[in-house]
Amino acid sequence: MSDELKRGLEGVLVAESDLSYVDGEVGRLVYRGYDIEDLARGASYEEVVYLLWHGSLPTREELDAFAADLAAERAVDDDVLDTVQALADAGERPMAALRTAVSMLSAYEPEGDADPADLDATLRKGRRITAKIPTILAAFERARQGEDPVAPDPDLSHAANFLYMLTGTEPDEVSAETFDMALTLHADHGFNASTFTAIVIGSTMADVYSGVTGGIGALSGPLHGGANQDVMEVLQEVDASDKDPVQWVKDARDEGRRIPGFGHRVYKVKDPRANILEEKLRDLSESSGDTKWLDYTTAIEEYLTEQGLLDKGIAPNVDFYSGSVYDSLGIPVDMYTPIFAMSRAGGWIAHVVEYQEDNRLIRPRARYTGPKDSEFVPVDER
Ligand SMILES: CC(=O)SCCNC(=O)CCNC(=O)[C@H](O)C(C)(C)COP(=O)(O)OP(=O)(O)OC[C@H]1O[C@@H](n2cnc3c(N)ncnc32)[C@H](O)[C@@H]1OP(=O)(O)O
Ligand SMILES: O=C([O-])CC(=O)C(=O)O
Repeated sequence: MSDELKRGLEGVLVAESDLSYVDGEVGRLVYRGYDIEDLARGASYEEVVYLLWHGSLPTREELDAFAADLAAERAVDDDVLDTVQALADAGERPMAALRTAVSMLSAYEPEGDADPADLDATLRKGRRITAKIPTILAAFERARQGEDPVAPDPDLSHAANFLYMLTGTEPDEVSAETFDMALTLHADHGFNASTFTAIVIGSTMADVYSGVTGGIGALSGPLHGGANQDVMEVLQEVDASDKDPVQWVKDARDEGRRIPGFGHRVYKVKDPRANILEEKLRDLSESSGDTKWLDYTTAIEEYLTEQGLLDKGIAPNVDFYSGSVYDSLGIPVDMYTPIFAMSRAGGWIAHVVEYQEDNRLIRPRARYTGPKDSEFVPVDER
């Protein structure tokens, strides 16, 4: 038994996985052998989830059947929608509302009694969860606006249907494709904190609802998925101030603030997903003529590069550019992290099932640093 302490489990190998490969030195991301650039440009979210869950890219027939099965599970029980409304009325934050609603979904799971070791049943539950998250999120956002939920449209893709349920209007092709690409980019990323959370929960053979609920909780934090919201709040803060973006960043760094959307435990160069999203933002900004967020993000990145942050391995991560893309789709800022969860659910489920195929309870240890021989004194004598 080694006594070497690895804070934050940095660099510790805890499992083998065929799902995604992150090369932090060169900035490369691969899902089951396929480069993220190829998948982002060529594959739909449904195709990518099929790849993650079933091990190979689907044929056209397999994809159509898979997408139809997923679409058929989108409806959410009225009780869950009532809870979503109650959470919106109480002013709950979207990630917390999603965490609560996903946990509640298990009460309406037709295979709720399935043996957790039945991994086919787990994948079917995972399909229901993945299909229903967009419905919950769109209903929550509409409830906050005083609007009734929009029923899912099974003829629309996972991405297009979410935008449709959010706004009540079918999205144009560019918006649907852009959103689909964002979902593909966020679907999986090795043993990141939220995936590891889901796996730890899965390793107890708890059911997959618990794993996904835990994953949502872990993703919500500002050091992880929550950073995409923080990035947009920074851009808005810059916009509302009388400073230019570079001055704002200088002041923020003088105050010892971290710049959200920069830095990564694994990537020591720019995240390949950030490159793809930046390119998408450039296209969208050029076609709309509104380049404000692009100008701000580019100025911040250039300034931090000049300051040598990239040389220290602190580069833009996926969260740096995603918010500006979502803003162009008219998505509210506090829905950015829930959208990340909507996509990452596919990855969490894939990892839980893969891990459970050869399960071993995850139970590390801590070096005990407290006292060992304290004398107990009854409460009234203390
Ligand atoms: C989808 C995702 O989860 S991607 C990550 C999203 N999170 C963010 O964007 C939040 C901002 N970034 C961060 O807080 C960090 O970079 C993390 C948490 C993502 C990774 O951090 P770690 O691997 O634990 O690195 P750590 O916190 O030790 O930082 C290493 C050094 O880089 C610096 N650093 C890291 N990130 C940043 C940042 N965003 N801005 C300024 N400095 C930073 C730290 O201050 C530290 O410097 P020091 O050694 O001089 O003290
Ligand atoms: O891998 C990580 O630590 C964080 C990340 O980029 C992700 O989960 O997409």
